[in-house]
This record gives sequence, C-alpha cells and structure tokens, in this order.
Amino acid sequence: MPDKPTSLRATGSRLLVFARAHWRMALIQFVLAVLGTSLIVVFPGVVQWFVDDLIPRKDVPGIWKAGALAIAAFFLRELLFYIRTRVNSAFEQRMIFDLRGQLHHKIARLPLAWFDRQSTGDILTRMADDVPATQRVILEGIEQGLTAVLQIIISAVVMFYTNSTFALIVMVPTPFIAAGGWLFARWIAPRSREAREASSRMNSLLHDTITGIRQVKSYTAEDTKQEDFNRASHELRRSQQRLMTAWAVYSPLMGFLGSFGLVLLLSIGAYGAIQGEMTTGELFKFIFLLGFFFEPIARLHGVNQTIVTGLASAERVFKILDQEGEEDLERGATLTNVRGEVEFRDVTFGYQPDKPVLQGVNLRVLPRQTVAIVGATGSGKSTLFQLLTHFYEPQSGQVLLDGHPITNYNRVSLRDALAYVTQDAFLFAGTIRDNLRLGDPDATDDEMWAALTHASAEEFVRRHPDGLDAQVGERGVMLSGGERQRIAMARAFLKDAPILLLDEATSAVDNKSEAAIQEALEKLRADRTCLVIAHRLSTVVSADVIYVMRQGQVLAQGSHAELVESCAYYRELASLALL
Ligand SMILES: Nc1ncnc2c1ncn2[C@@H]1O[C@H](COP(=O)(O)OP(=O)(O)OP(=O)(O)O)[C@@H](O)[C@H]1O
Repeated sequence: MPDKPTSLRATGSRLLVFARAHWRMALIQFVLAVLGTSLIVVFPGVVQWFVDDLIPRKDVPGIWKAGALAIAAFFLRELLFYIRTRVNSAFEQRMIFDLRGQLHHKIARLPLAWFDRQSTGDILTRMADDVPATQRVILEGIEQGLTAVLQIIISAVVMFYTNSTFALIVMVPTPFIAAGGWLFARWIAPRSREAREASSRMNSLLHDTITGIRQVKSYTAEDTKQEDFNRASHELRRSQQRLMTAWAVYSPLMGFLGSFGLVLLLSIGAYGAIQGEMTTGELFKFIFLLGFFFEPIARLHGVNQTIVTGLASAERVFKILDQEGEEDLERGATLTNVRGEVEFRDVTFGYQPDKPVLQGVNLRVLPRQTVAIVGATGSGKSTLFQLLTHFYEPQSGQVLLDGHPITNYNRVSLRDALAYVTQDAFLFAGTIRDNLRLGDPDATDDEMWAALTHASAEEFVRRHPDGLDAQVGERGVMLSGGERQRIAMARAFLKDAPILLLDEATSAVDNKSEAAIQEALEKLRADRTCLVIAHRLSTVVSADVIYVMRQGQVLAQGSHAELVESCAYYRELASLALL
C-alpha cells in the first residue's frame, strides 16, 4: 500500500531526535570536524608565503620551515579524519542499531489487522533496504554534509578576510548552485519515494514466489511469475533511471557553475594582479581557497541526492514506527488461577467492519470441557480463536474468560493461558529443540522428550540422527504435515496452558498418523479446557459438546448423537466425514 508522503523536513527532524540519544558522540564528531576542516587554510597560506615571500627573498631555509608546516597540517588533518571516521562509524552503527531494534520491536507488536494489509516483501524491504538507506542520511548528512558546509564557511571567511571584493565576485555562481540544489531535492523527492515503493513491490513478488515455490512448480507457473516479476522489475528500473537522469543533468550543471567561478577568479584575479590590486601570491592563495570552496559544493550535490533518497526511506521506516501497536501488552489485570471457562456472548465481528464474519455468536465452554466446532470452510471457526486470543476485537458483544471480558486482562497473561495449535502447525526455521523452546524456554531435554512422547512424536524424532537438534527447514518443510502437527502439539504440551485451542489440519494424514495425533489430543485435553476446530469425525465424537457453525452463526449445539438426531446440516457434514 503506498504511503502518504510527509515533509522531508519533518522526517529529517525526527532523525535528529534519534541522533540526540547519542549527543556526546555527535559533539565529539562536530569538534573533530571543525578542527580538521580549519586546517585547510594552512596550505593556501603556505602557498602565498612561498610566492610572495620565500621565492622573492630566495629564502632556502624558509622553504623547509614552510614545507614542514604544510606537512604537519596535512598530517594532523588526516589524523583527525581517521579519528572522526572511527567515531562516526560507531555513532552511526549505534543509531542504526537503535532504529533497527525499534522497528523490530514495533513490527512484533503490531496488531494482526496491520499484517493483513501489508505484504511480507514490503516489510522486509523496509528492514533490509530502508534502514540502511536511513543510515546513509546520517552518515552522509553528518560526516560528509557537515564537513562540506564547514569547509565552505571556512574558505569563504578566509577569502573575505584576504580580499572581500574578489571574494564577492567569485561567489557569484553560489546562489545559482544553492537554488539548483534546492530544486533538485524537490524534484527527486517524490521520485525517490516511487523508487522505494517499486522496490517494495518487486520484493513482495519475489517473496511470494519463494514462499509458494511448490505451487509455482506444480502449476508450472514459472513463466507467469517471471512476467509478473519482470513487470515490477521494469517499474523499478524506470524509476531508478528517472532518478539517474535527474542526477545526470544536475551534477554537470552544478559542476559547470563551479568551474565558471574558477575561471572568473582567474581572469579577474589576473587583471587585479596586473593592476596591482592583489599580489601573485594572493591570487594563488585565492585559487586554492576557491578550490576548497567549490570542492565541497560538488560533494554536497551527491550528499543532497543520498539525503533526499534516504529521507524517503526514513519516512517509510517512521510510517511503521507510527502505527498504533499492541504496546500495551502488559496493560490490564494479570490473569491468575485460570479455571478455563470461555464464553462468547453475542459476538459480532468482521475483519472489515462492514463485512461481518461472525454474527451474534453465543458459545460457552465449561472448565475442562472439550468443545468441538464444526462447519463448512469459511464459516468463521478460526475467527473465534482469533478473538479469544485478543488478536482482534469484536465490533459488538464480548468474549469472556472465567466470567470476565478478556479485554480486562493484559495480553501477555491472557496469551500465556492459551496454547494455540494452528491449522498449519507453523514451525520456525531451526531445530526441533528451538521450536519446542517456544512452549517453554526453560524446558530440559527430558521434559522435551516427555512432551514429544505425549504428542506421539518421540519415535520419528529419535529416528532422526540429530534427534532434538534436527533441522526442520523454513516453516518446517523438512517434516511431513503429520509430523509438524505433532511437534506443534508437543510445543503445546510444554506450554502446559490451562486452555488449548486446536485448529485441526484439514489435510489428510495417513491412518497411523491420524491415530497418533488423536492419541496426542486425548492426552492434551485431559485436565484442561479444550476448543477444537474439528475436521475429523473421531475428534468430534469424543467431544463433550459440538457447536455447528454456518455462515458466521451458531446453527446448533449438542452431542454427536443429539445433533445427528436434530440437525440436518450436521448430518450432512458428518456424512461427508466430516468436512
Ligand atoms: N485476516 C483476514 N482478513 C480478512 N478476511 C478474513 C481474514 N481471515 C479470514 N477472513 C475471512 O473470514 C471468513 C471466515 O474465516 P475463518 O478462517 O474463520 O473460517 P473457517 O471456518 O475457520 O474456515 P476453514 O475451515 O477453512 O479454516 C472467511 O470468509 C475468510 O475469507
């Protein structure tokens, strides 16, 4: 989704606020820059000394003195530059560390509704490309920009001090250069945004293709995906080219204006020297000073481009930081001694408020009961879990836990009381051990093996030469669907939460795996409240109560026998064993 542009100045000021956290380093940086840059005046002075004094007087020992002075000034300047670069990189890396950390902190706390609208590729682009580009604003802005400005000021001051009339004349092109820089920044700012967004779109496509690579291959959609990618890539190429075209016009034009100033100086200076208004040494000094004056201006053009494009990136980073997140994870009462009574009271909810997915849902689960929820696909079953976990809030009605609205409880303690096994049984890239640790970060190996045994997963993990250290691959692709489910259940065992939410996988598993999963579920549900979105008849039959959902509403409830008797829709679902 394209972001609304904010002003570059506002974004720049926010970046400065970031820099303020490390103001000591910024101050050291500034002092070193002033000292180092001031040393540039030594060499033009030495040149004038040579031309006007030492050469006419044929002062050979003086040559040594002047040469040593110039060398010392150069050496000191480069030494200060070395220190400044070290300080600057530490300063910059700390700032960027803060920014990256804040961005990750924010992303992990953003509500699910935000992720529904955002593509993963776009989020990754912001982290991987926009944060470093933001870093360049700081690096170039402070390191290059500051020293360039200082050098301009210092050489201008010395020029005025040496000969104010000449200084004024040779600076004629400066206002044009400044105006050019300002226009350029205004012109490329929207184009930089465009380029960032084009890059995001391209990365989103790439991410989708990689995530869905099995689908791409099985539908032999490689060429279609290539075309989509090429289109996005072409858009990026075009916007990058537009930026470079602007740069190609701007940079030489400004360079020409600078050179114009130099030729102006040489001509007028030569005239002045002929008229006796300035010495030859002064003219030499001026030429060097003017070189020092225009050289950073050329540098500033490059800095200008980096800053403007970097600010477009910074804007995209701040857009995420400004989102309203679940910062209040800890706010609200802490849930303790959970009995496990769950109630949905007249709940109406839609992911988009005008499109309700649940309508007036009433559902009650007593402590330690197992409730199965059945219904056709899309009837809103998983959505019930999304509300119970407080990922979303209903538009009307209430979700209660132990008789109190879940909104009273802080999200951390609420979610700690729930073990949620999702339908896709998502596993993180890493080892089985890493994945189990999510359930209990302090679990010992023995506890992990016990959980795996409960989840009927011990056998296949033991068979693996690496055991608990076996890699599961991205999203657990190196395991079968049934194995993933059982690892996810073992993780839920380790969490040992009083309420289990299980979204049964729809994909068929073989009879042996199904029996193993069923056995795991039987053990998991003992001693806790259990809500199961059931797709297998065996799960439903053993539940205490079954709720039948249809188009976002509860159609009927009861035991299997009761529903077979009273609900034609349930009979239909059951005859399809189960959905
Ligand atoms: N994040 C979302 N944003 C917008 N709409 C959504 C979102 N998640 C689900 N929906 C919509 O809400 C409706 C109910 O979805 P839900 O996942 O609750 O169904 P379900 O009964 O669990 O289906 P299944 O058995 O296929 O998992 C569907 O029409 C779906 O398109």
